[in-house]
Amino acid sequence: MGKGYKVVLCGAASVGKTAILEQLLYGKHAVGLEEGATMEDVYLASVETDRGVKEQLRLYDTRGLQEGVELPKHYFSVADGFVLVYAVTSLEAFQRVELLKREIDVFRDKKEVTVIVLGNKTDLLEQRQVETEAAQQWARAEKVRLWEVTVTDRKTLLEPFTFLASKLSQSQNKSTFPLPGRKSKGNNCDN
Ligand SMILES: Nc1nc2c(ncn2[C@@H]2O[C@H](COP(=O)(O)OP(=O)(O)OP(=O)(O)O)[C@@H](O)[C@H]2O)c(=O)[nH]1
Repeated sequence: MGKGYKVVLCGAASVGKTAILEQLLYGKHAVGLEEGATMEDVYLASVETDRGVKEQLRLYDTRGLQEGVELPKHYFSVADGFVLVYAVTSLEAFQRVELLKREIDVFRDKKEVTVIVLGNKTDLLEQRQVETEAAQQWARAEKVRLWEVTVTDRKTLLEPFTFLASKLSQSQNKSTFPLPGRKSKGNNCDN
């Protein structure tokens, strides 16, 4: 049984956070239409892990972050995971993701959180400002997984969310207690 992991989607305004969720969950987002700015919406999703188990995710779609606007601090204490979203068409949006990652490291307060990064709008080839390799290099240094995606191709969204659900269920099931029958300290002869 899933436990309802809390996942916060955040990033700059108009990078496609709502579109990603609508396409992922309902397969129905038509790109390019004027949408109202999000304040906060919560989506409930049942996402299959790589072991075929379904996990419940509570996906918090947050307000787009503009110059001088920060992610409200309460998200850092409630979240089990984060999806940091930028559009490959905006260097500024990528820089916002770098900043958010630094904030997560500071404010997660030793809690284990899973972070994934999505570079959206890869269909807008002519408008690309963030190079794939530079973004991947940053992600490797930060030890987070990064996928380039486009809402126009729903398939690109599936792997990141499967990974996220799998990672969340693994990290939360990790026991900090010694397994029964094992000696807890100074014994390297367990296996
Ligand atoms: N071409 C293209 N357009 C996209 C893509 N994803 C989203 N869009 C469009 O970009 C615009 C903004 O998308 P939203 O989903 O509203 O972005 P958001 O990040 O939720 O915006 P805020 O609520 O303001 O933070 C909409 O017109 C979407 O249709 C994509 O992959 N490709």
